[in-house]
Amino acid sequence: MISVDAYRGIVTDLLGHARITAVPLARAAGLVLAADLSAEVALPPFDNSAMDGYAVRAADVAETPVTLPVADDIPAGRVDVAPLAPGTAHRIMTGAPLPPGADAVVMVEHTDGGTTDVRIDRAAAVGNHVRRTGEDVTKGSLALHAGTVLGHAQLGLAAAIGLAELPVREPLSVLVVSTGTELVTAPEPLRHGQIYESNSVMLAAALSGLGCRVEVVRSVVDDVGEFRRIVEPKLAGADLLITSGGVSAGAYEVVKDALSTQGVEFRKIAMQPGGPQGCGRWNGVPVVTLPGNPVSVLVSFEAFLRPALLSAMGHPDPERRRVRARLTEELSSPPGRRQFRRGYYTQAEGEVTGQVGPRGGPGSHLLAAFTQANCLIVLPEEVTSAPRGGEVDVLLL
Ligand SMILES: Nc1nc2c(c(=O)[nH]1)N[C@H]1C(S)=C(S)[C@@H](COP(=O)(O)OP(=O)(O)OC[C@H]3O[C@@H](n4cnc5c(N)ncnc54)[C@H](O)[C@@H]3O)O[C@H]1N2
Ligand code: MOO
Repeated sequence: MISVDAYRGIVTDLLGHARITAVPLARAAGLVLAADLSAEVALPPFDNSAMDGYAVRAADVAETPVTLPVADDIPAGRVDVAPLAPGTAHRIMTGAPLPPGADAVVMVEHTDGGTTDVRIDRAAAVGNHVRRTGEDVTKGSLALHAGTVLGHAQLGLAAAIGLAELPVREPLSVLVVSTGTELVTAPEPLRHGQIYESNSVMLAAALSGLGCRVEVVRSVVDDVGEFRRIVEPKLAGADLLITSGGVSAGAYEVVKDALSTQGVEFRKIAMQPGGPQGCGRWNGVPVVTLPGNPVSVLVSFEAFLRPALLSAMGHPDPERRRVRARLTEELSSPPGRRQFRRGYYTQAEGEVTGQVGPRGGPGSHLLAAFTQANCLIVLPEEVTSAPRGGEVDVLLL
């Protein structure tokens, strides 16, 4: 048996780093920037008005009211702005370039709004309603650094500094395959002995949520020839194959039988659920084989797949937030295994340490209980009993 942490390291190394590629801004949301970006233009790129009003010299409006001739009209977008002569005003709109010589803007509400002459009713200090060049970003400075997750604000900034595409870590393409002769998919009717397939649906949703591209094979029967015939041709376009089922100790372990001769190593991890696991390469493509129980799939995803995938796609912090919480009831755990129990965490206002209670028992078939959980309770390898009121680690989902 190897530890969860050691296995997580093995899976992380197996996935390596996703390729770097350039994508248009419209396809970059949620991806991770792969290089530092410096600003080729300053923001704002030129001194401009923050208000609709009049560009003036502050000295000309020190005594009010004062009437000045309106020598020019500057809408936003004008590129041929003439200098402001002393003793005159230019009508100016928000975002329009400040004419050379002007050092302040008086908002239209503080004037009579004239177009040939304007009466200014309030004095304006130097810099009044002026947005200076480079106030937000200076030209040549670092605008976004490598490892930044590209959310809407980051993409907006990239657009504002004139970029059309960005270097990103490519989303991984993952092939998900569920195995088991007992599996059927709706609307097929269930016969006694059959179950509806759910693992591939969960994995596909979880992987899409991380930004992966996903292809799914909903069910492959427990036949090695059939498994190879269906799955092997699909490997070519995949960065990772994830299977579920067929890895434990039974007589019909299709994944283990098909892949243990192909470079995939099967072993037990010191965790519950999710003990039986396999990983390696098949035709050069990374493979992670999960046990079939639905909760084992989800816990495996949290324990090592999610962090490994996020690291591969360049995320700076692939960890779930971990907090301490007081148990609302006693829990037991097998010796020598890290147990992940489904839990519900709450923290009352003003409370330093929150509370957590289990949802469902330890059984890896209890999928409904998972849907009521918002965290995983982590009971370390050396713990066999955690008392009510005792503190435990909790991973917030
Ligand atoms: N003699 C032993 N038996 C088992 C051991 C063991 O160590 N010795 N380990 C147990 C543990 S722990 C687990 S977990 C399972 C893992 O077994 P497999 O990976 O071979 O999974 P299956 O037997 O194919 O399936 C287990 C369970 O999950 C259901 N299943 C499978 N795929 C799906 C799916 N896509 N959607 C919904 N449900 C699925 C399947 O019907 C089984 O009930 O082995 C234990 N046995
Ligand atoms: O490891 Mo199994 O996943 O405990 O049920």
